[in-house]
Amino acid sequence: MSNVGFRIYTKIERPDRKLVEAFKGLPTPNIADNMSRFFCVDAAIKPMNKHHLLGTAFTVRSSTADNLLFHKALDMAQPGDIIVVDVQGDTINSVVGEIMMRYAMKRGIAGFLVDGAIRDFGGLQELDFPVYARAVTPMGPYKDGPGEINVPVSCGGVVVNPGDIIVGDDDGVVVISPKDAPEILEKARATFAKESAIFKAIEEGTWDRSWVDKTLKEKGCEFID
Ligand SMILES: O=C([O-])CC(=O)C(=O)O
Ligand SMILES: [Mg+2]
Repeated sequence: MSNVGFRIYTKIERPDRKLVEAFKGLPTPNIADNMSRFFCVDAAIKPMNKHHLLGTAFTVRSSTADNLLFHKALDMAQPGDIIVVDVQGDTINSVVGEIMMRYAMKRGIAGFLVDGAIRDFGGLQELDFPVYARAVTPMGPYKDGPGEINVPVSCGGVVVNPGDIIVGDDDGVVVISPKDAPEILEKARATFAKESAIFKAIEEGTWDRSWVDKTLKEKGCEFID
């Protein structure tokens, strides 16, 4: 017998901390461009304060309007984990607020990524703790379940597995599978360096723009006077 929809998996595999930390400061677009432009969560999920997100996913699937399992996750997640909460995008009730944020901070949890709503937005602005979510509402949650912990969840249209690397900044959130992470890291660093060189070339007036007309010609674009 298994209580489908009301289960907690206690063990997850986390990638090496050094690999996770290596993504620090790399812009999410530079990462996403090296994952064929997939694995970006829905643009409606936004940073709720100025802090960037970096850590490993500790996942929660929750019934809408309920945070019993999210509360349980607060006590189970390890320092460096990001609690990723799937409430199916529901924004009628918030599932987290300042009390939970402060407790998570105290436990060394690295942030929250919520496919749903939060509350206590003003209090969050004072906290050094990243929270990304879809909406803000004062309407609070119930605490009855059901829900599941450490199962694959859906967050802003992206499947997030426990242990995935989560990177969030002003542009949004990308989800990286640990097995692909070393290669993506290397490529994202190269993209960052290439874009820095473009910025420099723009300043110096030497940026080669010939590719635009070349591409238009290849595609058969017609110019009409
Ligand atoms: O009531 C709740 O569980 C959510 C909340 O507002 C808080 O954590 O401050
Ligand atoms: Mg509150």
